[in-house]
Amino acid sequence: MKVKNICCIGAGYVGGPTMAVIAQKCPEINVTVVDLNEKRIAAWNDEDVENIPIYEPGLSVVVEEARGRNLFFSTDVDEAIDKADMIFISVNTPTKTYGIGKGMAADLKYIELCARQIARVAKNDKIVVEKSTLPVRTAQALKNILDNTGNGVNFQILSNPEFLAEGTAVTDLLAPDRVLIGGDIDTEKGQEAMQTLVDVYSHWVKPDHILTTNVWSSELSKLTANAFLAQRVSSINAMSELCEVTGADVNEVSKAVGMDTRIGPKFLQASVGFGGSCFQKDILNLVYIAKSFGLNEVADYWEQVILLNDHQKRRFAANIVKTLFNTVSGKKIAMLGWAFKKDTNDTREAASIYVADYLLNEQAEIVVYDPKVTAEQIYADLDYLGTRSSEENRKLITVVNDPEVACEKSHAIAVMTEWDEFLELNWEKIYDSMLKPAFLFDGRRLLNKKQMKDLGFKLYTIGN
Ligand SMILES: NC(=O)c1ccc[n+]([C@@H]2O[C@H](COP(=O)([O-])OP(=O)(O)OC[C@H]3O[C@@H](n4cnc5c(N)ncnc54)[C@H](O)[C@@H]3O)[C@@H](O)[C@H]2O)c1
Ligand SMILES: O=c1ccn([C@@H]2O[C@H](COP(=O)(O)OP(=O)(O)O[C@H]3O[C@H](CO)[C@@H](O)[C@H](O)[C@H]3O)[C@@H](O)[C@H]2O)c(=O)[nH]1
Repeated sequence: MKVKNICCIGAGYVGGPTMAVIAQKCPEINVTVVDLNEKRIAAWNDEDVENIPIYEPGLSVVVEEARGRNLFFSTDVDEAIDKADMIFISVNTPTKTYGIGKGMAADLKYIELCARQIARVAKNDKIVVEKSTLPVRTAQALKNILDNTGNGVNFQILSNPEFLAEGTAVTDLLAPDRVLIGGDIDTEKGQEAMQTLVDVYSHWVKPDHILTTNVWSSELSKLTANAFLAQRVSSINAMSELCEVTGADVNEVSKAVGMDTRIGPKFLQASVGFGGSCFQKDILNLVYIAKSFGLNEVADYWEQVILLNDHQKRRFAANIVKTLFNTVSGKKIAMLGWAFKKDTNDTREAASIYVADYLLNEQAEIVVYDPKVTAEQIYADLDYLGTRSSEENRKLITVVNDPEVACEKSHAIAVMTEWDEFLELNWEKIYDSMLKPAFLFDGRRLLNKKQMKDLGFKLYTIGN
């Protein structure tokens, strides 16, 4: 079977870019991305393509090429489901904030709502693709809902987890390390559905990069990949603390270790701690699944990755307080960067949120500059923690749109995101404008140590 119409439920960081690339590469397929969030859909449809709701290098060009031709954004979920022969579910699957599994399990309520809506609307056979990251065996729950509440049509469920990283989404989608498709390999209909999705990706991905597995392996591989990646960051961050007390340099250690081809050089950059919407959520989910099967040692092993990451954020903030003569009360701290990594406007679980919260508890006054994150988002991130009232957050944190203004008359600067533009700042001018001693805390190992020290900064670098 050849797909003519694709619907994707969820126009977020995954649904938007993924469908834009599918539409660009498969001009004969109509792709409709739907979302309940009217503001988000309006932004995807904004006449000025630079105003699409997600900042990703190269994305606006892809959207511009396909939008209106075979790529559509809409809030009419029913209509898009009705028309589609293949439906991707790409809605959010956050950590549960209530009830059983609170703080650990994935909240699947949005997934279930999609399944019920598909079941209600579908009047012909559909292939339903799990694009969201889901606990292993979710496909079974989906099938149960679809088959028991549907109109007697046939649903094939595939798992097709997404491995793109934010900031490099377009290049990751255009040249993926692999595309993973899990399905019901034991039945003819299952195999046919898998082949249909393989054919979509084959428009631009080489066959040896498209991997087909059973559904459970596919679902579990996604959680495993994120756990392994995050584990590398926590491993090098653990070493960064040891480096700081022994005189070793964590960059030299990661280079030496990473040159072992069995280990490899990627994802060994020490930092103030990993953030992003996925690592923490997916590992917590893995820990929860392991526990629910009684695999306590497995759960404890992976939980340590999160505990170390929390420790890394906390010790970075605590070190600022300690270095500033044990108090930051009433002191101005400039934070350069708020996003969880460069080249994205996403702030979910960014280390900056937790470091700022810690410093605010110590009565610091914080000024933030980030090239892509809005003030509204920064306040929302802090309000979400619920540590203090939203009025207080607005009083204690100022957001500016000029990094030099952020640093002026500050007691200390903390580099929280590795934006390239921070390398180009006039650091001499910044130094002159600060209170002395001018403390600089580089949470990303971004800045040239010698240059900063020569200018007079009291520099603290993670892992040094
Ligand atoms: N962000 C990433 O880099 C990334 C990468 C790989 C996988 N994932 C996974 O992909 C999934 C989506 O992540 P995201 O970052 O795109 O989330 P997101 O929050 O940016 O987008 C999800 C969208 O789904 C919409 N939505 C929720 N319920 C809906 C419903 N019933 N009908 C219509 N729309 C609905 C929301 O309004 C939201 O706009 C998650 O499971 C995540 O773990 C994310
Ligand atoms: O050596 C490193 C690499 C990353 N990070 C940090 O780790 C976090 C996550 O970075 P990254 O993985 O590049 O971005 P994400 O967009 O979160 O992507 C991850 O999470 C996605 C969602 O599941 C997956 O699809 C991707 O494959 C996976 O890399 C960020 O805060 C980075 O700054 C480090 O501190 N050191």
